[in-house]
Amino acid sequence: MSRQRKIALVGNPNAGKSALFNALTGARQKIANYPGVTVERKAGRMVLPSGEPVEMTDLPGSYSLDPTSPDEAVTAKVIRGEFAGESAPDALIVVLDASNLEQHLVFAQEVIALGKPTVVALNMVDLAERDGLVLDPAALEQSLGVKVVPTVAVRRRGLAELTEAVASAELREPVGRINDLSLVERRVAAHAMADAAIISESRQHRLHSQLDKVLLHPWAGPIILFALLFVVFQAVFAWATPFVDALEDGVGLLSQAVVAALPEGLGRDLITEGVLAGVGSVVVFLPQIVILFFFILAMEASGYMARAAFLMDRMMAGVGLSGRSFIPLLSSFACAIPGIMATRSITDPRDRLTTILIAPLMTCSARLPVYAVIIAAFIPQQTVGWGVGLQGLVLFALYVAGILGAMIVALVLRRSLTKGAASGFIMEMPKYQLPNLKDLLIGLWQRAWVFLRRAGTIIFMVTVVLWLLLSFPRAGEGESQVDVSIAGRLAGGLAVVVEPIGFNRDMALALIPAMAAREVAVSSLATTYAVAASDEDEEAQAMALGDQLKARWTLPMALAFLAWFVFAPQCMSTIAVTRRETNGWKWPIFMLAYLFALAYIAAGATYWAAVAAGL
Ligand SMILES: Nc1nc2c(ncn2[C@@H]2O[C@H](COP(=O)(O)OP(=O)(O)OP(=O)(O)O)[C@@H](O)[C@H]2O)c(=O)[nH]1
Ligand SMILES: [Mg+2]
Repeated sequence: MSRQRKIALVGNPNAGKSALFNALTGARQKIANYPGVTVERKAGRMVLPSGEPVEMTDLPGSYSLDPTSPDEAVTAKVIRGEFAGESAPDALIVVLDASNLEQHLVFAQEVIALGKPTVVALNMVDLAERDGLVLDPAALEQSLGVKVVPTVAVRRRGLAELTEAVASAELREPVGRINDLSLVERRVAAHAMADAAIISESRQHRLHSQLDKVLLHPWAGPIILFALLFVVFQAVFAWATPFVDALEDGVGLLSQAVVAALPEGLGRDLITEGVLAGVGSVVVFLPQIVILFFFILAMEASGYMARAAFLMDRMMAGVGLSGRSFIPLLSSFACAIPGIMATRSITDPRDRLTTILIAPLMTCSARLPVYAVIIAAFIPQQTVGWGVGLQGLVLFALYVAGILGAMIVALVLRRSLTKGAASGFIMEMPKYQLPNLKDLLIGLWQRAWVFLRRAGTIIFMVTVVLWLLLSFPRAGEGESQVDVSIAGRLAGGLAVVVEPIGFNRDMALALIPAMAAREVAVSSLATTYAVAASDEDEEAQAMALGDQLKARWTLPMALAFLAWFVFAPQCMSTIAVTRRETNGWKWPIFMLAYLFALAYIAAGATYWAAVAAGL
C-alpha cells in the first residue's frame, strides 16, 4: 500500500481555513508544534469520496511565500516540501474570503503558480451575499486555471463538492518561476480577476469600494487623514471652550459658597485650595476629553480607523516598524498602559520592544489638561487665516511633536539597540458603517467616567497630600506660606536642576506629584497658587488658574513646560507596566532615562529659542 496522501489548507489569515479544517476532519485532529518553532501544527484525518483516507493539514495564515514571520516561514516551507521531517503536501486547498477577494487573490496566485494539484475554496460567500456581492466561481476558475468551489465553512455548505474536487485535482505545469511575477503584477492581476468575477454588486457595496479608492489612495489618503486629525484638534478647543468656561465658573461659585458657609480655618482651606482649586482644575477639562474621544470612537466605529492604520503602514515601515505597531500606538493616545499591553500582538520581539519604548511618546489623554490649561492661558484666542484657530494649531503641533519624536526614536533604536528587519503587514478592512449613536454614547460615557474616577481617586489623593505639604509648617508673619512649607523647600532643591531650562520653583514643584498622573501637574499648580494667593490680597485669591499662570510665568517658560510634557515619562504606571511586559528593570530604566533626557533637552531648547526670539 502506498503512503497516505496529504492535503494542506493555505490562505490569508482569517480566510476560514481552521473553520474548513474542523468541518472536514471533525474530531479526528492532532495538535502539536512544528519542531524548533512555536508554531502550531494541526493535522487531521479525512476520507475522500473514493474511500481513500488522507491527512489534512491546517497551515498558519500567510500573505506570501516570501515569509516575514515565523508562521509564514512554516507555511512557505511546508508547501514547498522544504520542512525537515515533513513530506510535501500532495494537494492544496487555497481558501479565499469572498468579500476580500482582491486581497486574497494576491497570495492565491503565488500558491497556484507552484503547479501542485490545487482547488480553491471560495469561502464566506454567505457574508459576501449579505453585503450585496454575488460572485461567479466559473469566471474565477477561468482566470486562475483551477477548480473553484463556493463554500460556507461554518454552515458546512459546499464541503462535498470541495472534497470531490480535491480528489480529482491534477498536477499542472508550474507557471514559470514565482519570482517572475512581481507583487505589483500580482496585485494588478488580482484586481482584474476580482472585478471579472463579480456578477452583481449592490449600490452600497460599490459605494464602499469607491470610498476606499479615495480614502486609501496613495497620496490623497494621507492628506485626508491629516486634514481630519487637524479638524479634530481644532474642534477640541473651539467646541469645548464654552463648556470649560461654564465648568470653571461653576467651580468658582462652589468655592465662594464654601467660603461663605464655613468658618475660616485649615478645613476650609483644604476644601477650597486642595479639593476645589486642585481637583476642580482638572475636572473642568472633561469637555475636551469627551470631544477628543468622540472623534476617536467615531473613526473606529465607522471602519475608518483600520484604513488609517493601512495608510500609516508605509510610514511606519520607513522607520523600521510594521503596521502591527499602529493599533498599540493608537491606543496609547488614550493611555500608554493599554497601548503597551496591546503590543503582545506583535510577533517580532524587537518590533515589539521598539513599540513599547516609544508608546509613551504618543500624547495620552492625561496630557490634554496640561496642554489645555497652558495653551488657554498663553496662546491668544485668534485665528491665523482661513478660520484656523491658533490654540488648536498649537495643540495639533504638540501631538505631532510627540509622533515625530516617536518616529525618530524608533529609527534610531531600530539601527542600534533593537536592530533587525521590519516585518510586512497587510490588514483586513472592516466594513464601512454609520456609527451607532447608542454605542458611541456608551463609549463616551465610559471614557468620561475613567477620567472622573481618576480625578476622584489618584488626583484627589495626590493633590490633598501636596496641599498638606504646602500648608505645613505654617508660615509666620510676613513669610510666604509656599516658601516655608515642606513642599516648597523640596521643590527649591529640584529647582536648581530645572533652572537652566527656564523652570521656576512652582513648575519644579508640579513635576514631582505629576509622576503619579500627569493631570496632577495642573492640580498641583492650582493648589500651589491657591495657597500662595491666600497670603496675598483678595484679588489674587479670586484669580482663575489661567490668570495666575499669566501673572507668574513668562511665555518662554510656558512653552518650555509644554515641550517638557511632550516627552517626559511622567507616569509611574507606564514604567511599571513596561517592567512587567519586558520582564525586568533594564528597559523601563532605559525608557525613563531617555525620555527625561529628551524632555530636558526639548524644554531647554524651547525656552532659550523663545527667549532669543524675544517672546
Ligand atoms: N459567516 C461565515 N463565517 C466564517 C466562514 N468561515 C469562517 N468563518 C469565520 O471566520 C472567522 C475566521 O475563521 P478561521 O477559520 O479562524 O480563519 P483562519 O483562516 O483559520 O485564520 P488564521 O488561523 O488566523 O489564519 C471565524 O470566526 C469563523 O467562524 C464562512 O464561510 N462564513
Ligand atoms: Mg486558523
